[in-house]
Amino acid sequence: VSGIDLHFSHQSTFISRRQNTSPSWWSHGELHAHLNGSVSFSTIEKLVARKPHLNIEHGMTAIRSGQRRTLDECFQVFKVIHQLVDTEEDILMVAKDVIREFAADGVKYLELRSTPRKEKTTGMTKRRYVETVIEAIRQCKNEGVDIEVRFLVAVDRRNGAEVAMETVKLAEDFMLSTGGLVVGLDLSGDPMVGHGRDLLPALQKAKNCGLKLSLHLSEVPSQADESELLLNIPPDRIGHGTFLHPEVGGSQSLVDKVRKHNTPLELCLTSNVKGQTVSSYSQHHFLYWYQMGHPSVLCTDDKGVFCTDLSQEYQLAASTFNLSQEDMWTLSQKAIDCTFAPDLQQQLHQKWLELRPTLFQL
Ligand SMILES: CNc1ncnc2c1ncn2[C@@H]1O[C@H](COP(=O)(O)O)[C@@H](O)[C@H]1O
Ligand SMILES: [Zn+2]
Repeated sequence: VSGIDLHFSHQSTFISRRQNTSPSWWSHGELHAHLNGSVSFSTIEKLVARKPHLNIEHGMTAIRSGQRRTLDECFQVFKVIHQLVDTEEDILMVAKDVIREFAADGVKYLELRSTPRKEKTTGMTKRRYVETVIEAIRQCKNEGVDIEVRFLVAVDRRNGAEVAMETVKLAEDFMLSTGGLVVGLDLSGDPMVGHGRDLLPALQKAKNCGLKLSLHLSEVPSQADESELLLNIPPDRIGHGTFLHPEVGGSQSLVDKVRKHNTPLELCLTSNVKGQTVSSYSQHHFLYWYQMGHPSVLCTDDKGVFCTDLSQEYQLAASTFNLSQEDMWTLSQKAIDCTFAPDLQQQLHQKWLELRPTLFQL
């Protein structure tokens, strides 16, 4: 990450604000979390100790509070983390740590997503990559961590049509062999690179074989044409959708498509503000969709890189948009209907109801 100053020392105004308030345990359902973007400070320390020769410091893997980076710089950060996470042992540790951390934050249902990577130097294959994440999910379950976890295999748009198709095949294999732990396919990666048109056959195939589709759409302003195309599939959920509506350069036709299919949006406040696609919390498109009553789910995106957690995202939404406890409860409850695990929804609704009295006592 030469040329980018990624060393910061500022303490967050938000963190100090948060210390004065009760912890929020509304954060029961996390639907948009990239595995390698979710790696915490303590896990990074363990990885750095395993690979001292890389000379990586924590300041290079996280964007602290009060700091902002361009989206492009955020993608440099992922490259650094990928250097640190390049063996099966690393993936296992990272995935288990991330799952435990979400559980400690009160998350009861987690959908993780990650891009299978092949690493020639360590012999890691894409198949082993996915198997290792699945193993981490199973180990956490066996160890009694109080959280249900499902997995979305991610397609990095940068890698083009052929890799996308291979990834879909891999995801389909795992959907069939993991007893429902692999539930879907994610499309992510640098939105400035590649075009969704080339990935359409792969995404269509994924949809046809029963994988749920969560697509990063209109994360940057220049993607209106691509979004028109991808919304025709249609996806089962949308990541960000920052520039879909007309006020920000999208169009009514895009909004109408999203509305027609009632496609839920995964909204990540801190990620968008720190990545500078949204100018401030109060300007976040959460308000546009929320006021419309459209299904919108608060998510972290990359809790490690953006130094946040799901409780913090709920608190941010509450303080920014003046949401009541009842509003927060409803928001958190509605997230259940947007999950890719219909088999669990009834059980989750029950769990949420059991948790409700403890929430209102805070
Ligand atoms: C900030 N907004 C974002 N927009 C688009 N893609 C993102 C992203 N944040 C993360 N990723 C995607 O997730 C990968 C890291 O996790 P995994 O190695 O897959 O676990 C990144 O390389 C990128 O492809
Ligand atoms: Zn994302």
